[in-house]
Amino acid sequence: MTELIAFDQLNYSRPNGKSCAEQLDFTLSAGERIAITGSNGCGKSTLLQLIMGLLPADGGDVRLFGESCYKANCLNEKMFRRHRTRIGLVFQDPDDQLFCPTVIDDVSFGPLNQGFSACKAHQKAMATLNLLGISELAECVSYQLSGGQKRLVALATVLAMDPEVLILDEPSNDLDLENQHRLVEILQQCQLPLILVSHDPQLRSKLVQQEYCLKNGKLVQLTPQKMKLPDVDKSMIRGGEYT
Ligand SMILES: Nc1ncnc2c1ncn2[C@@H]1O[C@H](COP(=O)(O)OP(=O)(O)OP(=O)(O)O)[C@@H](O)[C@H]1O
Repeated sequence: MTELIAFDQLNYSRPNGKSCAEQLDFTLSAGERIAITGSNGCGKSTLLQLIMGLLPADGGDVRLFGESCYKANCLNEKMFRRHRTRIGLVFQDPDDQLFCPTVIDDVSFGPLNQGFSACKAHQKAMATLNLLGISELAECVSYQLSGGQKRLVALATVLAMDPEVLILDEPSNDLDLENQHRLVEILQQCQLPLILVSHDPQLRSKLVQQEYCLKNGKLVQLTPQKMKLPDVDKSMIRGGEYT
């Protein structure tokens, strides 16, 4: 199977001494949807930042789409930059993702950066806001949104770029039931390879085939075999219980 994201003997410790990766090997291949769990502060978000080259590893390698992103133990920014736009990372804190004056500016930013015209970028942004059921927020000031609204807009900024892989850090935090349903439905339908960091077992069971626990810098596989994903449920948005 085609390798999308891989850690090869990765090492990383935070300045406070917390080891988040210790000789860590891991591969996400095409078609795979996995979850990472683990106790607060064990380093899950840190691993996601290492995937994107937002933090320099202490040792080892990160490979994206089969290409090594470290050269002689140094982070190769050029290589990360080549592949970053192919991976959609939604941060745990939406305030890390939203930096433009309005929602439409934030969601158009990625497509504009990818080289789309202003008109096409606006179209893609509006289509994504529609998909998420939040088109009415388009002209709102991003920093004045509620926590749940910010989280949906942060997801929109990533989906608008048509990523090849999704990495989501606690995507259901702050969402009401209707929006949790919508999130699940959209993520089931898009069928992109996925790394999901979530403390919510129900969300994980609906979206991933395999679960890992990060402990002492190692990813321990919790599910011996790939789990069958539930069939895509198109009836669950708008009302109803999140079961
Ligand atoms: N910007 C930072 N600078 C220094 N240390 C940090 C920073 N962000 C996180 N840490 C430290 O890194 C360690 C791992 O944090 P991280 O956010 O990756 O954990 P997590 O597993 O995602 O936790 P949670 O489940 O609470 O979201 C913690 O000890 C944390 O204090």
